[in-house]
Amino acid sequence: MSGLHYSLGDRHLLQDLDLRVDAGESVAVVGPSGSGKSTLLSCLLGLLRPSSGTVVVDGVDLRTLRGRAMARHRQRSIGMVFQFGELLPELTPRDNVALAALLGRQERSTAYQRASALLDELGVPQDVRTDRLSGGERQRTAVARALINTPRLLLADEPTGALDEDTRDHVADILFALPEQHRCGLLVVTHDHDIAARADRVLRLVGGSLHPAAAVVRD
Ligand SMILES: Nc1ncnc2c1ncn2[C@@H]1O[C@H](COP(=O)(O)OP(=O)(O)OP(=O)(O)O)[C@@H](O)[C@H]1O
Repeated sequence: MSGLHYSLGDRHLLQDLDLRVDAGESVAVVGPSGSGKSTLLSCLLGLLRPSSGTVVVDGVDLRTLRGRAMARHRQRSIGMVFQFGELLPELTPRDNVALAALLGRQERSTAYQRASALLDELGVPQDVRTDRLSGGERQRTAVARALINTPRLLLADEPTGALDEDTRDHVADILFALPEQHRCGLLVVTHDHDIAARADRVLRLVGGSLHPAAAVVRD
Protein backbone atom coordinates (compact mmCIF):
# COMPACT_ATOMS: atom_id res chain seq x y z
CA MET A 1 0.00 0.00 0.00
CA SER A 2 1.20 3.47 -0.67
CA GLY A 3 0.02 6.87 0.49
CA LEU A 4 -3.00 5.21 2.09
CA HIS A 5 -5.45 7.49 3.88
CA TYR A 6 -8.64 6.36 5.56
CA SER A 7 -10.95 8.87 7.20
CA LEU A 8 -14.14 8.40 9.19
CA GLY A 9 -15.96 11.74 9.12
CA ASP A 10 -13.40 14.28 10.27
CA ARG A 11 -11.25 11.63 11.97
CA HIS A 12 -8.13 10.68 10.01
CA LEU A 13 -7.68 7.10 11.11
CA LEU A 14 -4.94 6.04 8.70
CA GLN A 15 -2.63 8.67 7.26
CA ASP A 16 -0.21 8.32 4.39
CA LEU A 17 0.66 4.69 5.11
CA ASP A 18 3.27 2.93 3.02
CA LEU A 19 3.67 -0.78 3.53
CA ARG A 20 5.11 -3.55 1.41
CA VAL A 21 4.96 -7.22 2.32
CA ASP A 22 6.94 -9.49 0.02
CA ALA A 23 6.45 -13.19 -0.64
CA GLY A 24 8.40 -15.14 1.96
CA GLU A 25 8.26 -12.29 4.47
CA SER A 26 6.34 -11.78 7.73
CA VAL A 27 5.32 -8.41 9.16
CA ALA A 28 3.59 -7.80 12.48
CA VAL A 29 1.51 -4.71 13.21
CA VAL A 30 0.96 -3.80 16.86
CA GLY A 31 -0.73 -0.74 18.29
CA PRO A 32 -3.21 0.44 20.90
CA SER A 33 -6.83 -0.61 20.80
CA GLY A 34 -8.74 1.58 18.36
CA SER A 35 -5.62 2.68 16.46
CA GLY A 36 -6.97 1.28 13.19
CA LYS A 37 -5.32 -2.14 12.82
CA SER A 38 -8.51 -3.93 11.74
CA THR A 39 -9.33 -1.01 9.47
CA LEU A 40 -5.94 -1.49 7.83
CA LEU A 41 -6.74 -5.18 7.24
CA SER A 42 -10.15 -4.28 5.81
CA CYS A 43 -8.46 -1.95 3.31
CA LEU A 44 -6.13 -4.79 2.28
CA LEU A 45 -9.10 -7.13 1.91
CA GLY A 46 -10.90 -4.60 -0.26
CA LEU A 47 -13.77 -4.48 2.25
CA LEU A 48 -13.16 -0.78 2.89
CA ARG A 49 -12.20 1.72 0.21
CA PRO A 50 -9.39 4.03 1.27
CA SER A 51 -10.11 7.77 1.11
CA SER A 52 -6.96 8.03 -1.02
CA GLY A 53 -3.83 6.10 -1.85
CA THR A 54 -3.33 2.72 -3.47
CA VAL A 55 -3.50 -0.88 -2.34
CA VAL A 56 -1.98 -3.47 -4.64
CA VAL A 57 -2.44 -7.14 -3.77
CA ASP A 58 -0.77 -9.78 -5.91
CA GLY A 59 -0.08 -7.23 -8.63
CA VAL A 60 -3.65 -5.91 -8.86
CA ASP A 61 -4.61 -2.38 -7.86
CA LEU A 62 -7.76 -2.82 -5.77
CA ARG A 63 -9.18 0.48 -7.09
CA THR A 64 -9.75 -1.29 -10.43
CA LEU A 65 -12.02 -3.93 -8.86
CA ARG A 66 -15.66 -3.85 -7.79
CA GLY A 67 -18.22 -6.34 -6.46
CA ARG A 68 -17.71 -9.86 -7.73
CA ALA A 69 -14.32 -9.14 -9.28
CA MET A 70 -13.10 -7.89 -5.89
CA ALA A 71 -14.52 -10.97 -4.14
CA ARG A 72 -12.91 -13.23 -6.72
CA HIS A 73 -9.52 -11.55 -6.34
CA ARG A 74 -9.77 -11.74 -2.56
CA GLN A 75 -10.63 -15.42 -2.74
CA ARG A 76 -7.76 -16.18 -5.09
CA SER A 77 -5.02 -14.05 -3.56
CA ILE A 78 -5.68 -13.61 0.15
CA GLY A 79 -6.01 -16.04 3.04
CA MET A 80 -7.42 -14.77 6.33
CA VAL A 81 -7.13 -16.16 9.86
CA PHE A 82 -9.41 -14.64 12.51
CA GLN A 83 -9.02 -14.60 16.30
CA PHE A 84 -11.78 -17.14 16.92
CA GLY A 85 -11.34 -19.26 13.80
CA GLU A 86 -14.78 -18.31 12.45
CA LEU A 87 -15.38 -21.87 11.24
CA LEU A 88 -18.72 -23.55 10.69
CA PRO A 89 -19.10 -25.56 13.93
CA GLU A 90 -21.42 -28.27 12.67
CA LEU A 91 -19.17 -29.21 9.72
CA THR A 92 -16.03 -31.32 9.95
CA PRO A 93 -12.64 -29.60 9.64
CA ARG A 94 -12.29 -31.27 6.24
CA ASP A 95 -15.60 -29.79 5.05
CA ASN A 96 -14.69 -26.35 6.43
CA VAL A 97 -11.42 -26.32 4.53
CA ALA A 98 -12.75 -27.93 1.35
CA LEU A 99 -15.65 -25.47 1.27
CA ALA A 100 -13.22 -22.58 0.84
CA ALA A 101 -11.65 -24.44 -2.07
CA LEU A 102 -15.04 -25.13 -3.66
CA LEU A 103 -15.94 -21.45 -3.34
CA GLY A 104 -12.54 -20.77 -4.93
CA ARG A 105 -13.78 -22.93 -7.84
CA GLN A 106 -11.46 -25.86 -7.28
CA GLU A 107 -12.73 -29.17 -8.57
CA ARG A 108 -14.47 -31.25 -5.85
CA SER A 109 -12.05 -34.19 -5.59
CA THR A 110 -9.03 -31.85 -5.69
CA ALA A 111 -10.62 -29.65 -3.01
CA TYR A 112 -11.13 -32.60 -0.65
CA GLN A 113 -7.70 -34.10 -1.36
CA ARG A 114 -5.95 -30.80 -0.71
CA ALA A 115 -8.03 -30.19 2.43
CA SER A 116 -7.03 -33.61 3.80
CA ALA A 117 -3.38 -33.10 2.96
CA LEU A 118 -3.26 -29.69 4.64
CA LEU A 119 -5.08 -30.91 7.76
CA ASP A 120 -2.74 -33.92 7.97
CA GLU A 121 0.25 -31.61 7.69
CA LEU A 122 -1.15 -29.46 10.50
CA GLY A 123 -2.11 -32.45 12.67
CA VAL A 124 -5.87 -31.83 12.82
CA PRO A 125 -8.43 -34.67 13.10
CA GLN A 126 -10.55 -34.49 9.97
CA ASP A 127 -13.86 -36.19 10.47
CA VAL A 128 -15.17 -34.96 13.82
CA ARG A 129 -17.47 -31.99 14.21
CA THR A 130 -15.43 -28.80 14.31
CA ASP A 131 -17.05 -27.70 17.57
CA ARG A 132 -15.49 -30.77 19.23
CA LEU A 133 -11.95 -29.57 18.45
CA SER A 134 -9.60 -27.89 20.92
CA GLY A 135 -8.83 -24.18 20.45
CA GLY A 136 -5.46 -24.97 18.88
CA GLU A 137 -6.95 -27.53 16.50
CA ARG A 138 -9.55 -24.98 15.45
CA GLN A 139 -6.93 -22.36 14.72
CA ARG A 140 -4.90 -24.90 12.74
CA THR A 141 -8.06 -25.67 10.76
CA ALA A 142 -8.44 -21.94 10.14
CA VAL A 143 -4.84 -21.84 8.90
CA ALA A 144 -5.54 -24.76 6.53
CA ARG A 145 -8.63 -22.96 5.23
CA ALA A 146 -6.59 -19.79 4.68
CA LEU A 147 -4.01 -21.76 2.68
CA ILE A 148 -6.28 -23.90 0.54
CA ASN A 149 -6.50 -21.45 -2.37
CA THR A 150 -2.69 -20.92 -2.32
CA PRO A 151 -2.87 -17.22 -1.46
CA ARG A 152 -0.03 -14.79 -2.11
CA LEU A 153 -0.91 -12.86 1.04
CA LEU A 154 -1.95 -14.23 4.42
CA LEU A 155 -3.62 -11.90 6.91
CA ALA A 156 -4.11 -12.80 10.55
CA ASP A 157 -6.05 -10.73 13.09
CA GLU A 158 -5.07 -11.74 16.65
CA PRO A 159 -4.64 -15.36 15.48
CA THR A 160 -3.45 -16.60 18.88
CA GLY A 161 -5.46 -14.22 21.06
CA ALA A 162 -7.88 -16.90 22.25
CA LEU A 163 -5.29 -19.61 23.03
CA ASP A 164 -3.38 -20.68 26.14
CA GLU A 165 0.37 -20.13 26.13
CA ASP A 166 1.54 -23.56 24.88
CA THR A 167 -1.10 -23.73 22.18
CA ARG A 168 -0.35 -20.13 21.24
CA ASP A 169 3.32 -21.00 20.72
CA HIS A 170 2.48 -24.04 18.61
CA VAL A 171 0.10 -22.11 16.35
CA ALA A 172 2.65 -19.28 16.08
CA ASP A 173 5.36 -21.79 15.06
CA ILE A 174 3.09 -22.96 12.26
CA LEU A 175 2.04 -19.47 11.21
CA PHE A 176 5.49 -17.93 10.98
CA ALA A 177 6.85 -20.91 9.02
CA LEU A 178 4.23 -20.37 6.30
CA PRO A 179 5.83 -17.50 4.33
CA GLU A 180 8.85 -19.64 3.53
CA GLN A 181 6.94 -22.91 3.09
CA HIS A 182 4.20 -21.45 0.90
CA ARG A 183 5.99 -18.43 -0.61
CA CYS A 184 3.36 -16.00 0.58
CA GLY A 185 3.56 -12.76 2.52
CA LEU A 186 2.22 -12.81 6.08
CA LEU A 187 0.78 -9.79 7.90
CA VAL A 188 -0.18 -10.39 11.53
CA VAL A 189 -2.08 -7.91 13.66
CA THR A 190 -1.62 -8.59 17.35
CA HIS A 191 -1.50 -7.16 20.86
CA ASP A 192 0.92 -9.90 21.88
CA HIS A 193 4.48 -8.60 21.69
CA ASP A 194 5.96 -12.11 21.98
CA ILE A 195 4.04 -13.15 18.89
CA ALA A 196 4.93 -9.93 17.07
CA ALA A 197 8.63 -10.46 17.85
CA ARG A 198 8.60 -13.61 15.70
CA ALA A 199 7.95 -11.58 12.55
CA ASP A 200 10.73 -10.42 10.23
CA ARG A 201 9.59 -6.82 10.88
CA VAL A 202 7.42 -5.27 13.57
CA LEU A 203 5.54 -2.02 12.93
CA ARG A 204 3.48 0.00 15.36
CA LEU A 205 0.35 1.82 14.26
CA VAL A 206 -0.03 4.94 16.32
CA GLY A 207 -1.68 8.27 15.52
CA GLY A 208 -2.58 6.93 12.08
CA SER A 209 1.04 6.24 11.08
CA LEU A 210 3.22 3.14 10.98
CA HIS A 211 6.58 3.23 12.76
CA PRO A 212 9.26 0.59 13.25
CA ALA A 213 8.27 -0.85 16.64
CA ALA A 214 11.70 -0.49 18.22
CA ALA A 215 11.46 3.28 17.79
CA VAL A 216 8.40 3.70 20.01
CA VAL A 217 7.33 2.80 23.52
CA ARG A 218 5.37 -0.44 23.97
CA ASP A 219 1.62 -0.50 24.72
N1 LIG B 1 -17.86 1.82 10.80
C1 LIG B 1 -17.35 2.58 11.78
N2 LIG B 1 -17.99 3.67 12.20
C2 LIG B 1 -17.49 4.45 13.17
N3 LIG B 1 -16.31 4.21 13.79
C3 LIG B 1 -15.64 3.12 13.41
C4 LIG B 1 -16.09 2.26 12.38
N4 LIG B 1 -15.18 1.28 12.21
C5 LIG B 1 -14.19 1.53 13.08
N5 LIG B 1 -14.45 2.64 13.80
C6 LIG B 1 -13.58 3.26 14.81
O1 LIG B 1 -12.30 3.36 14.22
C7 LIG B 1 -11.30 3.13 15.20
C8 LIG B 1 -10.36 2.02 14.74
O2 LIG B 1 -11.01 0.78 14.80
P1 LIG B 1 -10.22 -0.58 14.52
O3 LIG B 1 -11.19 -1.69 14.77
O4 LIG B 1 -9.58 -0.52 13.17
O5 LIG B 1 -9.08 -0.54 15.64
P2 LIG B 1 -8.09 -1.68 16.14
O6 LIG B 1 -6.74 -1.07 16.21
O7 LIG B 1 -8.24 -2.89 15.28
O8 LIG B 1 -8.65 -1.96 17.60
P3 LIG B 1 -8.57 -3.29 18.52
O9 LIG B 1 -7.10 -3.51 18.78
O10 LIG B 1 -9.31 -2.91 19.75
O11 LIG B 1 -9.20 -4.42 17.76
C9 LIG B 1 -12.02 2.81 16.49
O12 LIG B 1 -12.06 4.00 17.26
C10 LIG B 1 -13.40 2.41 16.03
O13 LIG B 1 -14.36 2.69 17.01
